[in-house]
This record gives sequence, structure tokens and C-alpha cells, in this order.
Amino acid sequence: MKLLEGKTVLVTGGSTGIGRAAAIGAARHGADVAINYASSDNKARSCVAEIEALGQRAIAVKGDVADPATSGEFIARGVEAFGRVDVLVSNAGICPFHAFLDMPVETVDRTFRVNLHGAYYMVQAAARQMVEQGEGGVIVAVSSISALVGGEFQTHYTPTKAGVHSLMQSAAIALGKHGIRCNSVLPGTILTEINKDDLADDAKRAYMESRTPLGRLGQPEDLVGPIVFLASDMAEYVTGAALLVDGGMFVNLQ
Ligand SMILES: NC(=O)C1=CN([C@@H]2O[C@H](COP(=O)(O)OP(=O)(O)OC[C@H]3O[C@@H](n4cnc5c(N)ncnc54)[C@H](O)[C@@H]3O)[C@@H](O)[C@H]2O)C=CC1
Ligand SMILES: C[C@H](O)[C@@H]1OC(=O)[C@H](O)[C@@H]1O
Repeated sequence: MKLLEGKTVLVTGGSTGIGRAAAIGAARHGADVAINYASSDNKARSCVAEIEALGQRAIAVKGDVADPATSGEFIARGVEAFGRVDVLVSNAGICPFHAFLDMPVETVDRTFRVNLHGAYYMVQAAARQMVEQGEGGVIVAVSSISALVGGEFQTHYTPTKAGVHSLMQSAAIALGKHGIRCNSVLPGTILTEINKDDLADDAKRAYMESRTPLGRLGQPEDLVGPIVFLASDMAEYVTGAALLVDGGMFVNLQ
């Protein structure tokens, strides 16, 4: 069953990892897709090609989500290509692991700007378009298990993920009257570019696996079902919710 037939889905940070899997997963469910991407033209092009091979339309729009101008441009290009925006997956993010006491100001600033400010601008721009269309819409933000628990080398990162989670709660209230649903997914540890170096440490990787009741770390594709579900009419009475997608890691104290 295709859950997003005829929908237009926009995904930030869509050329790699979770965003790419979500973009291609949405296309498999019948959506036309616009991806925002930061740097690699080749990866963005290959994502577009993969979506087109599924028989759906796709565009890639380059832009830094930390720049407030990027959000308006991304939404406008999506509307220009497909006529409307039904779903935004706000996913772009960075996690430059670093110790707390000597954390560079620039690293804190950049992480906040990309992960939290970027999500804010994108969610606001998509919501403005959805309100103008007058037929509701859906926003799914990629927060993290890190919205709920800390990380020694993530003191600049975990607050942004708590912020994204909180943004979805407040946006759900602000936008409910317009029929726009806002939810977040909270991935656990998913094997992507963002943590390739961190998990190159075999001992750390084995420890993270051992903490996961389902016995393995996640793959980007593990997020597709939860994101597509929240984006679809199957979740039509779900808003302001947060869905952990972590193989059980969060509940595993001892
Ligand atoms: N991999 C993991 O274990 C987890 C990841 N997440 C979140 O998932 C999201 C996606 O990350 P992953 O797929 O894991 O890693 P990834 O590195 O493959 O994906 C992040 C994407 O965001 C893009 N991006 C970074 N800065 C950007 C900017 N300024 N403007 C536009 N795009 C930008 C990157 O180019 C990349 O395509 C992030 O928000 C991350 O915080 C959340 C929980 C766990
Ligand atoms: C990048 C990390 O491996 C990953 O990011 C998150 O949000 C998770 O909590 C993991 O720490």
C-alpha cells in the first residue's frame, strides 16, 4: 500500500543518511520529492536519479539551512516544481564531537545554527506555505534520543535536539488550527556519515551495540517506516508526539 500517493514531500539534508532514506522511502510511497542539500552535488544528483527511477519527480536545491534565506528559497522551488508542499521532513544536522571544557565558540554557534535555527526557519517557511494552501500539512522533524539523554562530547548537540523536539511540540499547538500536524522522530544510534569517525572506535561501537536490546545499531532505512507513517493519513490524529526509533536503547538502563 502506498501511503503518500500524490503528495509533495520536502526533505532537508536529503542527499545522505536518514534524509536520503526518507526521501527515497517517500518516493516509494508515491510522493514527489524535493531535497535540500549542503555540499555534494554528486550525492544530490544520485538521490534525484534514484527517485526518478522509481517513477516519481524529484529536484535537489543546494543551500545552507543555517541561512534564513535558504528556507524560503527551498519552499519556493518545491512549489515551482510540484505546485504545493504537503510534507516537510526537517532533517539536516551536524554533530562535531568535542569535549566540553575547551569547546570552541564557533563549534557551539555553528551546531546551534544548523540544527536548531535551521530547523526553525524551515518549519516556519513550510508552515507559511501550508497555511496559504489551506489544506493542512505535515511536519516531521528528526530530533534524537539525545533530546532525552546527554552525551559527554555532545554538550553543544544534545540541547539542539531537545530544542527540535520542543519546537515540534509548540508548532503542533500553533498550527493545529490550520490542520498541520507536527511530530518528531528520535533516532538512537544510526550508522551514517555523522558518526562514522566516532564509531570507527571498535570498543565504542561494540558498547553501543551491547546497549541496544534489538542487538544492532540502526540503518537509515530503519527511520523510513516511522517517518512515512507520521507523514501519512494513518497518523491523522497524531500531533505533538515524539517517536523513539532506537532499537530499545533508551529504556536499557541495566
Ligand atoms: N546518525 C545518528 O545516530 C543520528 C542522527 N540524528 C539526526 O539525523 C539527522 C540526519 O543525520 P544523519 O543522516 O545521521 O547524518 P548525515 O551526515 O548523513 O546527514 C546529515 C545531512 O545534513 C546535511 N547538512 C549538514 N549541515 C547542513 C546545512 N548547514 N544545510 C543543509 N544541509 C546540511 C548534510 O550534508 C547531510 O546530508 C541529523 O539531524 C542528526 O542529528 C539523530 C539521532 C541519531
Ligand atoms: C551522531 C551520534 O552518533 C548520534 O547522534 C544522535 O543524536 C544520537 O544520540 C547519537 O549520539
